Amino acid sequence: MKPVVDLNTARDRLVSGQRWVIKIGSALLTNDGKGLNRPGIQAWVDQIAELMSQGIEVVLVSSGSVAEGMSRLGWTSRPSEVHHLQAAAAVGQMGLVQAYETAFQHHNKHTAQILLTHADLSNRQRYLNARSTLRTLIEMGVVPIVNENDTVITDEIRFGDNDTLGALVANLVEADTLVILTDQDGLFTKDPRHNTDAELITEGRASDASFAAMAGDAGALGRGGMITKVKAAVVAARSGADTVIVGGRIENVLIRLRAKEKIGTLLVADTAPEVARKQWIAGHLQHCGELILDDGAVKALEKGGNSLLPVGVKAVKGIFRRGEVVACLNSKGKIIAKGLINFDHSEAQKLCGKTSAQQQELLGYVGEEELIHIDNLVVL
Ligand SMILES: Nc1ncnc2c1ncn2[C@@H]1O[C@H](COP(=O)(O)OP(=O)(O)O)[C@@H](O)[C@H]1O
Ligand SMILES: N[C@@H](CCC(=O)OP(=O)(O)O)C(=O)O
Repeated sequence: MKPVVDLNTARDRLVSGQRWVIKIGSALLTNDGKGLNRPGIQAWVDQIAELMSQGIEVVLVSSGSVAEGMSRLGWTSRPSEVHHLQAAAAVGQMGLVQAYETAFQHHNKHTAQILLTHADLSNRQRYLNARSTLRTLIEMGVVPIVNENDTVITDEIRFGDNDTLGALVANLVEADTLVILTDQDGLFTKDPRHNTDAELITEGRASDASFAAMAGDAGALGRGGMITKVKAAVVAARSGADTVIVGGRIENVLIRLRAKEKIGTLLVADTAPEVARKQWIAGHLQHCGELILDDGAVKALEKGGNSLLPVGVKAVKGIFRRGEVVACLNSKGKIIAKGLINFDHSEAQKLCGKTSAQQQELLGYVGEEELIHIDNLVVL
């Protein structure tokens, strides 16, 4: 198959992308275990504010809670017991969000704390809830600051490193770009901490398996090392996001990336974002329910660019939960589209044929206006 992206022009995509997830790792955020790197935080926040003024929407994924907690509690070495790590994370998360809130206040921007676990992203309903909260915050110009919810996780289900979490958030919000800021200038052919002849990779494809062999473990402060960053690029590419692994200490790093300067390692996604999402939805061959549409709704979907509103649905069949895949049928019984539904079957039945204005009265609350949002809809 012919790659969709020419590596020579791949950096152009950093200029056109409108939504970035930026992950800042422990290796950068922590001052050798002496608490948070506040001047560093202010410098990245200044750049993020500049990007936002250029119209880029930003979601931040930030590590640093354990290190800040240790510093606040006066602990000099990282504990190994999970409950101590969880306690440190709970204390430190306060400082972490305070640091971002203060830094963003200089730009009159609000921040929001989002703590996620593996279960939140693997369960479709919680996935959709997290997604709609993040989207709403983005629309409001608030900067979400995401970290793992360390308090409630056990070893088996923890992300552990925030690279994986960053990639899943990039999938969740359908970002164009995942930027991973770390303490090295990018991905090198070998770990530069131990090999003076290591060379920086400037561009590659996320799908190129040879990169995993070059990537090694973490330094003293980080958790995942380079291997989790290379794997994160593969996960981000599933929804079409490119990944840049780059040194957070490079002056004006984010602004220079946006200006296509050849810094860091760009790992491009080989699948276009829309195609990736549609593959994902279309891949759910088993649908849990069916919506019979009226002719107007069929036309609106076939024309493209439209979400499915309850008013265009004549009947709802099957048992399904919010976030599951349902099929949309025309009056002859032919499946014309599939999508992830925003309501469960009993709610969908109540809403069927009704206008959005009637939601409060029918359900007792106001949810999404659409039964299936255009982003979650594939017309077949
Ligand atoms: N091939 C490689 N290229 C660059 N860095 C590498 C490589 N292999 C291992 N590393 C190590 O990965 C570390 C960054 O990962 P990590 O410590 O987890 O940081 P972070 O907290 O930013 O996620 C670097 O300090 C580096 O020593
Ligand atoms: N969630 C934890 C740690 C995650 C972590 O250190 O990850 P990473 O920055 O990818 O090495 C914290 O905030 O301290």
